[in-house]
Amino acid sequence: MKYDFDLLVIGAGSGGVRAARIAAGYGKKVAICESDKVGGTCVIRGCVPKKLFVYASQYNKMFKAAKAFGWDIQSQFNWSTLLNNKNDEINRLNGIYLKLLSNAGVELIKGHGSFVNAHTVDISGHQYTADKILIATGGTPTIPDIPGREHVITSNEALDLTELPGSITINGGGYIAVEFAGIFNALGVKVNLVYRGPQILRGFDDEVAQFAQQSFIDAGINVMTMTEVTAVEQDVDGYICKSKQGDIRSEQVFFATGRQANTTSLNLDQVGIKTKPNGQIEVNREQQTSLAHVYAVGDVCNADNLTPVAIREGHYLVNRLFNGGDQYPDYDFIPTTVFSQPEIGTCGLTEAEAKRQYPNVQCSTSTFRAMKYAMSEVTEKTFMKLVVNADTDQVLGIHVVGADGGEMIQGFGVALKQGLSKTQLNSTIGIHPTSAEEFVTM
Ligand SMILES: Cc1cc2nc3c(=O)[nH]c(=O)nc-3n(C[C@H](O)[C@H](O)[C@H](O)COP(=O)(O)OP(=O)(O)OC[C@H]3O[C@@H](n4cnc5c(N)ncnc54)[C@H](O)[C@@H]3O)c2cc1C
Ligand SMILES: NC(=O)c1ccc[n+]([C@@H]2O[C@H](COP(=O)([O-])OP(=O)(O)OC[C@H]3O[C@@H](n4cnc5c(N)ncnc54)[C@H](O)[C@@H]3O)[C@@H](O)[C@H]2O)c1
Repeated sequence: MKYDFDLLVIGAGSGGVRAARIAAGYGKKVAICESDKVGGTCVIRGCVPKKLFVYASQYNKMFKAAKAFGWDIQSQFNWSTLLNNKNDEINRLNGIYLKLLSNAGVELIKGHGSFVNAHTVDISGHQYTADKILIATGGTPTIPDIPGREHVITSNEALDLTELPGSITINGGGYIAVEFAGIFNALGVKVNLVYRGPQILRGFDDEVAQFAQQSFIDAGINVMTMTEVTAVEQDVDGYICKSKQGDIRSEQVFFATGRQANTTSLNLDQVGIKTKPNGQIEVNREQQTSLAHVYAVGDVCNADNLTPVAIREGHYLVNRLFNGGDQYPDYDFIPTTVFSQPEIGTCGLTEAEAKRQYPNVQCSTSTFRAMKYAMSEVTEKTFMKLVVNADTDQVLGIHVVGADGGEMIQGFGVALKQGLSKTQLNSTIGIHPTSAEEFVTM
């Protein structure tokens, strides 16, 4: 049977774009469909604009620290300037993505894709057939079904607010909640960070989460744990989040309560593609769905909703399909950074996870004030933690909360992945004066 394409990719985000252009590079006839801007969550409404906002907001602390170094800076922040420059940068990156696709010979079909039958996808009223189909449709923010949910913004809107609010209530305690709490707080917005459990950053090392939470409080964020928002009401000058603990008033309400896979409008039932109870697509090690010639990569199917993971899955998949590749993504020791303020870099096991898996676990910690801030009015501290298997000497986990923690953890991640031992770590000569050198002397 002759199909229109060898590979049709649905969704031009991190995973989809990488898979499409690499497959086209192998001489395959490839199309990609996208209902929004090419680039996906990461480039258009995720990692990139978020990190630009993080950079923007960090200047506040740098200006404070600068005084001790002899600088007298009169600073004024302009939200519109940031927003316009951010949009220009996103448009520039969108242009690069478009060029990457066209240079590789990938046909971009604009529109929303959904299955008609096993080999046919409808894209905005036109039908296209393909030998193999890759679903890379990512995810969307979810808002709990509570009264007043229509008043709530998510990360999508938070990146495009026309005005910086005077106050904001952020509901959630994961990556997005703490990253945006840090951004708004540092930009002078009064931030309530509301979390339903006892401790934000669930799933992170307990000491790391506690240290980070205290650092956020010290930085001025009003962290409210054990607080569940049950409704949101409009008020004269903003909104009221209702909770058993009382009313929380602010000009904006932002929910960062998780994301769900974009699978509902793909017509998957029609073709018999199985999804998990959370809506994600079930895939095997080959990234194959329950239909053998249909594959899925990225947030739509995986547990590690990170850009480099989506890219790796897409790249290795097409290598295996079209270029005789035999590599599979390895999900152990994925380093990750939460771009909160201070930021959290982490790789490997938490102390609790390690203790569940190994009988003898030894942890070392260190808390100090980074030299960068030592002379200044910035009181932020750095916390570092090593989790070691005491029987084998293997470093199982490495965690940092503090300035430049995210940059630090990438290199240590490489070492952990190679089975780094505590002895090897300590035999390495530190780089002085840095914060990172603490890891080789702990
Ligand atoms: C605010 C925020 C900050 C983040 N920060 C980071 C970070 O710092 N570091 C990090 O590693 N990860 C970060 N992430 C996660 C990262 O963005 C995702 O893991 C990554 O984008 C997943 O890539 P993907 O290819 O699976 O999907 P996506 O990038 O989401 O791409 C899916 C694409 O498919 C399109 N689409 C969906 N349905 C259809 C359809 N039916 N037809 C046509 N097109 C469709 C969508 O419009 C989208 O463009 C962040 C996420 C958010 C929300
Ligand atoms: N720096 C990064 O690498 C980065 C940044 C942002 C997002 N991401 C990725 O995107 C994913 C999604 O981020 P996220 O912050 O939306 O999700 P998350 O899963 O990290 O956090 C969701 C938070 O919402 C809370 N929550 C869930 N349902 C709730 C409800 N009904 N009421 C109140 N609270 C509720 C959870 O307890 C949790 O604290 C992350 O898991 C991560 O993989 C990565």
